[in-house]
Amino acid sequence: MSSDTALRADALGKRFGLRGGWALRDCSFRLPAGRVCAVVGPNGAGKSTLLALAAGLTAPTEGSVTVLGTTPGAARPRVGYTAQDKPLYPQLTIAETLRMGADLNPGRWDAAGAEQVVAGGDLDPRARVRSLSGGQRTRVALALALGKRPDLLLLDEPMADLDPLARHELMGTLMGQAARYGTTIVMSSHVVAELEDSCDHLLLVGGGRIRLAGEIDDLLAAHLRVTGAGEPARLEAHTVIESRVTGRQLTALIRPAGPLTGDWRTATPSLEELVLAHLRNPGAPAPTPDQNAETARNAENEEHVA
Ligand SMILES: Nc1ncnc2c1ncn2[C@@H]1O[C@H](COP(=O)(O)OP(=O)(O)OP(=O)(O)O)[C@@H](O)[C@H]1O
Repeated sequence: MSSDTALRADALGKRFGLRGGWALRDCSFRLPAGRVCAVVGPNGAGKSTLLALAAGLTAPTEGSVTVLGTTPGAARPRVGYTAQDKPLYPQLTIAETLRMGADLNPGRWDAAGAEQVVAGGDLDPRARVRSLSGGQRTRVALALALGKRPDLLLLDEPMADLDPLARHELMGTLMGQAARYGTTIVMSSHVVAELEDSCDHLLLVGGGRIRLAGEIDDLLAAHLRVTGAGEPARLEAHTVIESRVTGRQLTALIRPAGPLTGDWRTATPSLEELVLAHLRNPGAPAPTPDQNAETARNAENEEHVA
């Protein structure tokens, strides 16, 4: 794998226990280095499983995952991981927790960066972790992960229990880290609208499968929201992800396979519209990466012609 790939899955699958169902199955994707990638999907879709596989905390049942060009175990010193439940040692103080981060990451530890994350929450470094609120613990966990100055940061719902101001501030810190050091960030979240401005890559997981994967701009350019009094049959030449008729008005999210015929108003969907439409319609076929790139190229050419 070339070094410009941060994360790659090949027919990756995970089953918990011999008789358990598949938490993740037949997942293949490539995440280029330097991207900020959103992992979205419903509860139980397999997002945490995917992140745990990438972090090397659990082994694949089938297929493989390659992290920074090597195995998850070998990549671990260059990977920061924050689990969904943000495990920390409750008896340690914040200062002791950060010192532990420094001891575990000799030569890499960014003490000033980690302390800045803690200071942003007005936390007393002498406070014990067990005395902190859920959101305050998240802040300390993020300080640990960021202080490692990783090449790849895997964050499982990092913003879930943060207040809106803390979310805004810490998202800014994450984006700053990505811009300054080229860190690849992979973060799962349920708040899709919040990801649109920060993320440039999407992995949509549903029912243990990858439903959509690619650059967000390409995925959005490959889809259209169409509205009009047209007949649903006129959209048959295209891939219809979702359609709804209200009175005489038809609204649909489609992946066009060529020019539209008929009188339609069209718009590029938002990321949230795209994700919701795919989640509501799990049978909708996923585009191939080639299709995404092709549609984005066509859109670019049209812009140039215009
Ligand atoms: N340790 C485990 N043992 C058995 N089953 C598990 C285990 N971890 C996850 N699963 C199962 O694997 C599936 C995927 O779970 P996972 O936690 O990856 O989903 P998720 O997308 O992160 O969900 P959420 O949004 O609720 O956090 C679920 O059906 C879950 O019950």
